[in-house]
Amino acid sequence: MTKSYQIAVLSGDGIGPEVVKETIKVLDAVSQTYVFELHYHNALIGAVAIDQANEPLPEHTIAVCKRTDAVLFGAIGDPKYDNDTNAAVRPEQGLLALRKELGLFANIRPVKAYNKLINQSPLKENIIQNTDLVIFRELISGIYFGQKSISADGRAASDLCSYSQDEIENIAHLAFQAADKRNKKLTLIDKANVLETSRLWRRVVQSLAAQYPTVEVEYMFVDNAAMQLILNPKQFDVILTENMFGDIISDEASVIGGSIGLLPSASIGTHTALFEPIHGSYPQAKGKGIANPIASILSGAMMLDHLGEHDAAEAIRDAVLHTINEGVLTPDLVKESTYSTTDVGNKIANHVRFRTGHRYQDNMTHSKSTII
Ligand SMILES: NC(=O)c1ccc[n+]([C@@H]2O[C@H](COP(=O)([O-])OP(=O)(O)OC[C@H]3O[C@@H](n4cnc5c(N)ncnc54)[C@H](O)[C@@H]3O)[C@@H](O)[C@H]2O)c1
Ligand SMILES: CC(C)[C@H](C(=O)O)[C@@H](O)C(=O)O
Ligand SMILES: [Mg+2]
Repeated sequence: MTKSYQIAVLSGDGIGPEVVKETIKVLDAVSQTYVFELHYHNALIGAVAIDQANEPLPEHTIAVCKRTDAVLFGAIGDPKYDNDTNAAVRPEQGLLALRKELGLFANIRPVKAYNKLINQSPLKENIIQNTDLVIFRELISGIYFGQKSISADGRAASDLCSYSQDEIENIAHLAFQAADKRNKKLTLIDKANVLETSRLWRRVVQSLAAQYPTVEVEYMFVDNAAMQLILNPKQFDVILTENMFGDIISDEASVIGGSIGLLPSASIGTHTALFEPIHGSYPQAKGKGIANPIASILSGAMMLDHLGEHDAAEAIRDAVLHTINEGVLTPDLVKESTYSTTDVGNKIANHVRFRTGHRYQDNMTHSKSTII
């Protein structure tokens, strides 16, 4: 019997629907080649959900996500909320509530430098060449989810940052396991010289390290890490960090690859998993056909890995590499490019469809593909 998977599709706002459309095109192409079925179930989230259902995360959306095998997510966010600091309800609340509701505690963000794009990065070639790292970002705790308050006169505000040992252990185990399978180095990024929560992270990681004797553990303060990431990114293999530091350093790390439009992510939970590009809704690009769909398409590949369709996932990554090497790229990577979001999606889908069974060989020396 043909295997079939139910996929919740939450396209969201801005360029979300445009990049998700190309991802589904590529997923459909690969599912035909590798003979499995994907059934898509659309649901609302973000600003479109506020517009159509008066809330950023309708109950129906949660229900769809809980009864499907995986969630494909585009992006949320709209300038009309970004610039209204008094908005009672915001699109981002939808994404945060969904992550919490689905228990998506580990957000995995692989970063690598493609040889063909080495000159698209503002960083020097010898610094970034062969960079291959992965960020494990804690996703459902820390300052994002702590108690918030604002004083009656509106002149003071606070966001509580708190972590429990269990929350840290859950993601730390995943990060240690990934490091063990990769280059056997784990860097905990924290601010243990100042923050009590960071000192808890360090204690927990120190206590787990004995269970992973093959993994070298390094500790780095986040301010130094922000600098080291662009001074010498090759020193990193697996980065483990808390929610907000992970958010910030992953956007910074995207500069290594040449565009944030290349970086996928997987959010892993106890019952389900969600796959989304690390970028946002890029509202300035909405409807213009200039958004890079590769981050979303590679998130689709991570989704197939999660579903156990590893050959199909690898076929997508090969097709992306092929497309990059041919220079079929959106303007974020090639300034004068006339290739649109759809052109890039079509090219990747065609490569997948006509793939002969031979892995495409890049002329670069990096040792691993994007997955953990
Ligand atoms: N996971 C998410 O849904 C998510 C993530 C980040 C930001 N947001 C939201 O998105 C909105 C815009 O936020 P922002 O401008 O800070 O971040 P953004 O990631 O949307 O865009 C920042 C810049 O990155 C580039 N960029 C982003 N995606 C790209 C793509 N696919 N192709 C080419 N270039 C791309 C553009 O130069 C853009 O100006 C806000 O409302 C924010 O809250 C949502
Ligand atoms: C939109 C926002 C809530 C989100 C985050 O901070 O987690 C985004 O920046 C991301 O990286 O997914
Ligand atoms: Mg972010």
